[in-house]
Order: sequence, then C-alpha cells, then structure tokens
Amino acid sequence: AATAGQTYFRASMDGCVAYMNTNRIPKMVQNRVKTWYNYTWTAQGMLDESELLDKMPLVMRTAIAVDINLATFQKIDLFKGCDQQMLVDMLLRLKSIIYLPGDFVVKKGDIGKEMYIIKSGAVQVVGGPDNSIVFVTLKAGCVFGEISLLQSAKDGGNRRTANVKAHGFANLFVLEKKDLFDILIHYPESQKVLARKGRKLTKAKAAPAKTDAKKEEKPKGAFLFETKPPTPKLLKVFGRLKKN
Ligand SMILES: Nc1ncnc2c1ncn2[C@@H]1O[C@@H]2COP(=O)(O)O[C@H]2[C@H]1O
Repeated sequence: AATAGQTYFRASMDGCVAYMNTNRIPKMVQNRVKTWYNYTWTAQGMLDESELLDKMPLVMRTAIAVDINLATFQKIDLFKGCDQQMLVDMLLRLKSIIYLPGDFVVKKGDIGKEMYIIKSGAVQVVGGPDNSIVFVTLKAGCVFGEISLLQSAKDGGNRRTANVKAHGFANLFVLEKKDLFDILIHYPESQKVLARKGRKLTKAKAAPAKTDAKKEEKPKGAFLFETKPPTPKLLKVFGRLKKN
C-alpha cells in the first residue's frame, strides 16, 4: 500500500500535470517538470523541505540545520572569518532546490538576487558560442553566484558575470540576497569581511586592460568572460574563493 507521503507526492504531481495540460504547456517542458518531480522525490523523499521545517519551533529547526549543514559551511572559504552565529542564521534561511541536467541556474547579464552553495552534484561555468566552453566545474561545497551579490551596484557589479549550468542533477542551496543582507545588519564585522572579499573581486575585474605587448602574459586555460578575459589577479582571487 502507498504511504501517506507517496499519496501526497502523486497528488502533487497529478495536480501539476493537469495544470500544465489546461495551460497547453509544451510536452518537452512537461517532461522536464515530471523528471524534476520524480528525481526530487527519489533524492530527498519530499518535495519541499521547508514545508516540514517551518512548522517546527526555532530551537529544533536550528538543531537540525546545524547538524546537517554547519560543517559544510565552515569549510567554505568565502565565509572564513565570519561570525559562527551568522553562519547559523544563514543556514536557517537556506532553501534547497534541484536543477535538472543542462538547466541554467544563472544567466550572464541578469541581475543577481541570490547565491548558491552546491549540496551535491556539480555545475559548470560556461560561455562562448553555444556555451560550449567550460570554464570551470564546481562540485559539492562550492559557492557560486556570489560575485553579483557582493560587488556594489555602483561598480555595475550586480549583474551575473557568467552562465552557470547544472552538470547532471544538481542539488543546491539558495540564499537570497535580501536574506543575506538582513542577516549582515546584525554582524557588522562579518559584513566587513564579506565586503572586503567583494571589493577584491571588483578591483580584480576593474584592473586596467592589457596592452598588446603584454598579451602573452594572459593566463592560459579556463576563463569565463566572453567579452573581456579575466585578469591574473581575478583568477587568483577565484582560486582562493573556490578552494575548499
Ligand atoms: N572563473 C571563474 N571561476 C569560478 N567561478 C566563476 C568564474 N567566473 C564566474 N564564476 C561564477 O559564476 C557566477 C556567475 O554569477 P555571478 O557573477 O553572480 O557569480 C559568478 C561566480 O560565482
């Protein structure tokens, strides 16, 4: 016999399929939605974690969030030097989301409103014609989408600097910019730490363009900017931020 959970899952998916049929959603999109339902159900045994957690008292939610994710967060270089309590506050705001293989998580040029931490699976920073150039593959514990959040808007820095695509199924944490900034109000020291890291990225990006004579000094290998290659300094900053 089906468990209550399975019955709920079926009802949700059937409801969604009926909704898509009513609205004549193309079959291709429908198939992806169904795949998402099935994968999400299989991977985590529920469709919406927050539905379950939101009902609990804060003390229990905190205990669960700390138990599951604090260790991962303490290893993230971007958050090194930040207040522990701030990390816990962040854990409580995270939403979990699954992307399908090939889905774009972030589109270059869009305004960044959230950042991501990879729970499991991988994403690729891509560019070039047909996004065929893979600049870097990021795995569990890596952060992305942080640049457009941490750079100040006056530097034109609130735009996504690259395309990021799910490489296989990608299970991600999402932290909204609004939530991050609400939290940081209470932690001025951590705010300074993150602002400093953001400025480093901005400065590295704004470094003067190379003259032709210096062109051969350009770093070889992966870089992401379709219009402007990253400066060596930017690559160095990335190296530090991404290494976990
Ligand atoms: N060279 C790179 N190495 C690693 N990650 C990158 C690189 N370029 C861009 N990214 C990530 O891709 C993201 C695109 O959105 P953001 O600009 O908000 O934040 C960016 C970084 O997290």
